[in-house]
Amino acid sequence: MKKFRQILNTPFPWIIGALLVLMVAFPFMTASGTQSVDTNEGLKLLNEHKATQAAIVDQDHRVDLTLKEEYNQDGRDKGKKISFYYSDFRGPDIVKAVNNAGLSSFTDKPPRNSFFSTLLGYLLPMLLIGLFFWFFLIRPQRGQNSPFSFGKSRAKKFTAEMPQVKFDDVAGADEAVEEVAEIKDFLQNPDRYKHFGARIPRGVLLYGPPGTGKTLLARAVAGEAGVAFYSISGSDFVEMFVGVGASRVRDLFETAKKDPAAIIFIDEIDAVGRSRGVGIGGGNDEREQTLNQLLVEMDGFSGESNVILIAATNRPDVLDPALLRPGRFDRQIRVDAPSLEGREQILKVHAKDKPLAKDVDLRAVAKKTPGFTGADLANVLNEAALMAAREHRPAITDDVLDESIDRVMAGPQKKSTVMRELERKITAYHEGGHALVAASLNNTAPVTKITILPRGRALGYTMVVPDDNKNSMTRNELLDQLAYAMGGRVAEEIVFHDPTTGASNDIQKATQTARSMVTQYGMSARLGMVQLGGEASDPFLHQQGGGQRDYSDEVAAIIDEEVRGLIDNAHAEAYSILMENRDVLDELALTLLERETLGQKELAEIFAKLRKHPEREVWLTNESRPVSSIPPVVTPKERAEAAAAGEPDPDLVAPQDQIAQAHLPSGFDQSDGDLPNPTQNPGEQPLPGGGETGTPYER
Ligand SMILES: Nc1ncnc2c1ncn2[C@@H]1O[C@H](COP(=O)(O)OP(=O)(O)OP(=O)(O)O)[C@@H](O)[C@H]1O
Ligand SMILES: [Zn+2]
Repeated sequence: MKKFRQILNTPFPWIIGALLVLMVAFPFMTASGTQSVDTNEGLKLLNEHKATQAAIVDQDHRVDLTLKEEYNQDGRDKGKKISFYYSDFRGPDIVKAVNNAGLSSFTDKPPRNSFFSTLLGYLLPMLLIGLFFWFFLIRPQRGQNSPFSFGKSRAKKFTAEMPQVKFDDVAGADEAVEEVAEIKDFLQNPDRYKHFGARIPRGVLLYGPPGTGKTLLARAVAGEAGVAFYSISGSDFVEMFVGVGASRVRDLFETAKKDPAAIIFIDEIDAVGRSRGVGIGGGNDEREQTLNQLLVEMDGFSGESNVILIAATNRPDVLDPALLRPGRFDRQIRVDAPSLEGREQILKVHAKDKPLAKDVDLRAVAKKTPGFTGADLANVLNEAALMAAREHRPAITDDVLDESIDRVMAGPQKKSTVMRELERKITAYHEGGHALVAASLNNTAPVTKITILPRGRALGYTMVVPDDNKNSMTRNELLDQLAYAMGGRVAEEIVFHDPTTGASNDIQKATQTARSMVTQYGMSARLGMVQLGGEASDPFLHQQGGGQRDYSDEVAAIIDEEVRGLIDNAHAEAYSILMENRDVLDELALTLLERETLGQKELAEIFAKLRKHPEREVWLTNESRPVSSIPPVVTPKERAEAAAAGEPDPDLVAPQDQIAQAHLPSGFDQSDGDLPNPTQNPGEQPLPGGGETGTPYER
């Protein structure tokens, strides 16, 4: 069967071509070798008895004549066989003329080739249409390679690469490296694993945010193991024509299996691996077929082939469960944005061949870049190298690095944007408002940087860098975030009495945070600990608050009210902080206008006079249930730390007596109560909002 296909494969385009030529030429070939003349001319020849034979081809309305002599018309020799056509109404005339000619042989039967040519005339177009469908739709669907190479066109790209990347090149992802190191081992020593009867994993799924080095990791496995590396993106499989993706999958695996050992890397596997039967408009046949083919190939890995599939995605949640079953992508490795340590190591890797000034401290750079991925950090160093080269500096210095961090974060500086003095002033107050509110609140990391230099789309920004090892957030921290998001706009209102459009980004982030608090984190007393709106499974359906709506109109109205309530309270908090600290705000704005960028140290000086905002009231999901008044246990580590700091033993400190008040009505603007709140662990979900994740509140 396979041979047969292969034979069919190559000559088919030629056959189609030949058939096409035939069809075009067909009308001219019907009476082969005959020349046609005018009807009147033909009748004249008949009447003058110049023909020896005549045949009426009735269905073609044609008369074929054989003449006694060569027929010469206008000096052009037309030969002995000629034909002429007649229109319907002249039919009787023609029959009469032929009869009267008294010819030796007279026939009104179709000539010899007529049956054949008629058949051809009807069949040819149908045949062509049939072939067309076969080639474009049916054949690829059955998974063969189309002669037009739709399935194969990228096959040329399936060339193995032998990456030179090593595990050392992947920094700050030690856990992930450890896990993939195992794969390298059984690619190199498959026999040892087979000896123990171990089932070698077929697929490894790397998941995590973009730019965290998933591709790099996969290449490093191939590089370390010294095996062939095939790389393709999931979106390459999804094509217009149904079945092309599936055939491409088959091709890829066939190619890879020819190697003694190979790694197939599929980036963005979610493009094909999305759950079947979901998505807009039901399903997507092409994608599902591709996915099915992928599953078939994975199941079909024989014990002999040493092909391992590594796939990467940012959205493991949308993958079809069938992909994650044992024997398929049963290894799942998380590749996260790097920690402080990790960032330092990544910076070191990328600084290796770049001349750094002696006083550059990469750890300090790592501290300034929370939330940056490996790709961002590589970019920072590259920008710095470009800038140093452009400015003919001997080495990359700290200020160059600072500039390139800002550049990667918010885009290049816009030296050309000339701001009017009033606009600069408004920006200074706006950013000052953010920073001041953040500094006055109790659950927010210190403001590390504030600038009014326009950059990218932002006119300025305020940077709050959180503690690095922070994986969850408390309600109070989220409320702080909301309040200082409002700080910019509130400052504009208080000082200029006329707000600008500059707060749109703040409003967007704050609304998202507030909505998540209400619908995802169970932080609304009215709605309780209920997830509303589910998690989005399809980015196209993903509007604010997540996927499909699974609640009533009444609940929707309450959500809106609660979100609005949170924002209004945040606005009120920012308002009272700024009104109370107007003198500090003015000083901050003035300094900012003068120096344009302020760091943590300069800010601390200005904020020395700041009046802190009181702590918020204790809040509980259900106020009728009083909390326990017993504080959490003191850990040995805490005890040791207290002792080292010369503080009294934590156990001896009187338990907070505010606990008894914990079930008082909630409210944000009331003070008192410094209890740690019952922390809702937002779990795996990415935390919303800007400041705390390192993205600046910009104007
Ligand atoms: N852990 C790391 N160590 C060193 N360099 C890194 C690291 N992570 C990322 N990089 C740098 O970032 C570049 C891009 O990373 P890579 O393409 O591997 O990310 P990715 O996670 O596959 O992203 P995507 O999900 O967008 O495909 C790498 O080529 C490398 O220069
Ligand atoms: Zn702002």
